[in-house]
Formats: sequence, C-alpha cells, structure tokens
Amino acid sequence: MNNIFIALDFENETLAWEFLNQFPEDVRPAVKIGMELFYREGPAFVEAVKAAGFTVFLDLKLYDIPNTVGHAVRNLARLDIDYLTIHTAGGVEMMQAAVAGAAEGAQSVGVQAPKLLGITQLTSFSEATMQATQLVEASMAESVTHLAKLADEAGLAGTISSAFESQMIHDATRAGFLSITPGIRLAGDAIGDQSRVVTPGRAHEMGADGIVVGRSITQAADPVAAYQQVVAEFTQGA
Ligand SMILES: O=c1ccn([C@@H]2O[C@H](COP(=O)(O)O)[C@@H](O)[C@H]2O)c(=O)[nH]1
Repeated sequence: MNNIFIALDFENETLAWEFLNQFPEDVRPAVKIGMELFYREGPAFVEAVKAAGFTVFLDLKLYDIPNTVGHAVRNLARLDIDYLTIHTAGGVEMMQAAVAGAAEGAQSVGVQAPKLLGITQLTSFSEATMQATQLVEASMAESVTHLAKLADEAGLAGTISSAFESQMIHDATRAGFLSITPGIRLAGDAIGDQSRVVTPGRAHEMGADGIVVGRSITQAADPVAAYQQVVAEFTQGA
C-alpha cells in the first residue's frame, strides 16, 4: 500500500534493514525515513531503500528562511524521493521556494519531483499545549485549517496533521489536496508521546488519505502481521 507509511524510526541502517527484511519480496510497504536515521546514515541509505523498491517519504520537517529551504529541497529532490516534509510555519514564501527547489532538483537528474507535505500542528500537541507553546488563542481546528490553506496557496501537495483535522482540511483546500496523518495506534497500544491519536480504521473514516504508523508496527511482536492489520483496518474502516 503506497498510502500507509511505516515510520522507520531506528538508530541505524542495520536495524532498519533487519526490520525491512522481514517483509516478503512481493510486499514492499511505503516507508518514512525521519531525522534519526537520516542524520546517521545520510542520502546513501535513502537511495538504497529506494533502489530496493520501496516508496520513500523523507520526513525532515525543513524550517528556515526561504533561500535556505529552497536550496535544501533542490538537493534532496535529486534523491528521487516520493514525499518530503517542510514546516508550514515557515510561511508561504518559504513553501513556494521549496516547491521551486523540488522541481529544479528533480529536473536536473530526470526524476519526478517529490510531493511536498506541510507540517501543520504536530500530533504530539494537544490543543492546550499548542496554545500555551505558541501563545495563541486559536483552536487546533482553526490553526490547522489556516496552515493547510497557506500550504495549498503555496502549491504543496498536502499537509501532515492528525486525522481529527482531515475533513476540515479537505473542506478548506482544492480537490486532491492530501491529508496524511501520523498519531495512529492499533487499539490497546501505548499512546506514548502522541496526543491526537486514532486507530487506522478511524483515520480512514475521518478522511485521511494516508497514514504514518511507527511503533504500532515496528515494536509489535510480529511486525508483518501488525502491518497487515493496519492495512486491513485502514482499507476497510473501523
Ligand atoms: O505531527 C507529526 C509529524 C510527524 N510525526 C512522525 O510520525 C511518526 C509517528 O511514529 P509513532 O511511533 O507511530 O508515534 C514519527 O516518525 C514522527 O516523527 C508525528 O508523529 N507527528
């Protein structure tokens, strides 16, 4: 399934490959490579995962001035990745620089530009924590919808939020704008540091176009079975 991303939150590539090698060759889940693994193993690991046939979502959550983000995205797009995250909080100009950088970098090596996804409000934030941290009175719904509209205006492919906001994002953006949602747990699994959490089936019902699942799969006694359960629940609804 290309819209169910397993978060490869492992310390190094040996552990990541041990995990991936449990999947039969005809099952190639989409994978999300985040800061932990990228900062250790770098672009070579991304290229190896892509070469092994996996859809690659690079989750680096870029956030800087427009010139810096645009040039960073231009380099990352040369890796032939499928998705890349940037922060919507960097503003429209920063996001537009990222869109331009993605097109330039991909074109320079003859690959497809990655779909850019804007981080809205992290799924680890509750409404109260967000308001206190950012010194705002806006509700979670208002904030996420506002940031999704900015991302849409800047030309991003979609946003990252919790599934609680998926429907309002769809209502506020153009048709086809993606709502991809982490903060997913199989029933009974520990929530840990997440706040806005739903099951795969509920995420589907709430309008998520795709989900990111880490520990409910990677920490499961049988990760392949857990992945299959996630796929079944997300495909069929709760
Ligand atoms: O708002 C966000 C943005 C990104 N993430 C990332 O998704 C996974 C979730 O892992 P779990 O183990 O399923 O909690 C992780 O890589 C985060 O960096 C997010 O959780 N929330």
